[in-house]
Amino acid sequence: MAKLNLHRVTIGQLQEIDLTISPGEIVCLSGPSGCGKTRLLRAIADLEPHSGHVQLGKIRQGEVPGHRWRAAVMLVPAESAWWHDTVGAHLVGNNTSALEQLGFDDDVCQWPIARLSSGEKHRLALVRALSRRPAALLLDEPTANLDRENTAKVETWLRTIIREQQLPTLWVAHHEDQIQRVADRHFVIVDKHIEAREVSR
Ligand SMILES: Nc1ncnc2c1ncn2[C@@H]1O[C@H](COP(=O)(O)OP(=O)(O)OP(=O)(O)O)[C@@H](O)[C@H]1O
Repeated sequence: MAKLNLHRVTIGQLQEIDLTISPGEIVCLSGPSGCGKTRLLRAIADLEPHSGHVQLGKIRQGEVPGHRWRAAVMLVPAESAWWHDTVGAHLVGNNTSALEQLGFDDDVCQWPIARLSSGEKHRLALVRALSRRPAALLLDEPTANLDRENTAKVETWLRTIIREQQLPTLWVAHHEDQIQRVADRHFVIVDKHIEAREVSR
């Protein structure tokens, strides 16, 4: 169980972002299109050059190889990439419960990637990410392509796992109603900075 800590992170138009996310805490981030939400997640995942420090517990980004950092600080991007032929080849361990909770039968593991709808890809990308047992989560609009019923399933499933596994989570979201359902804290990007907003819990 570790905190995710951002200290003076500067990327693109965003300047000196400070933020600490506790184990098991969901921090939602919103702001207008193009304001830099995705780039901030990518900086935290060490996928884009930036200045400032990011730390997970006692480990600083840059002290470990990028692939090890990203295995711990797991980014689930808005558009997922798939490199094996079948769903099952992307998953680690037994995912029966996760698949069931997100509305899939076990036979989804045999499905070819080519048949997946965008909403199925979205949900399965989340299962894949969590199957790798990360220590922190960066979610870029995880329910963007989903209908209301599947959005509710994903929100419930994610919140349970984030609490159980005590994952510090930064969740980019556009919809205020979702933010009020899932966020422990909410920040909006305003100009070059983040500003705290109230949440109902
Ligand atoms: N590698 C890059 N170099 C320079 N500018 C970039 C780079 N990647 C993205 N941008 C620009 O940075 C800005 C922020 O992009 P970003 O994808 O972070 O926006 P966003 O807030 O996630 O938007 P949306 O809500 O539409 O997904 C955009 O104007 C984008 O064109």
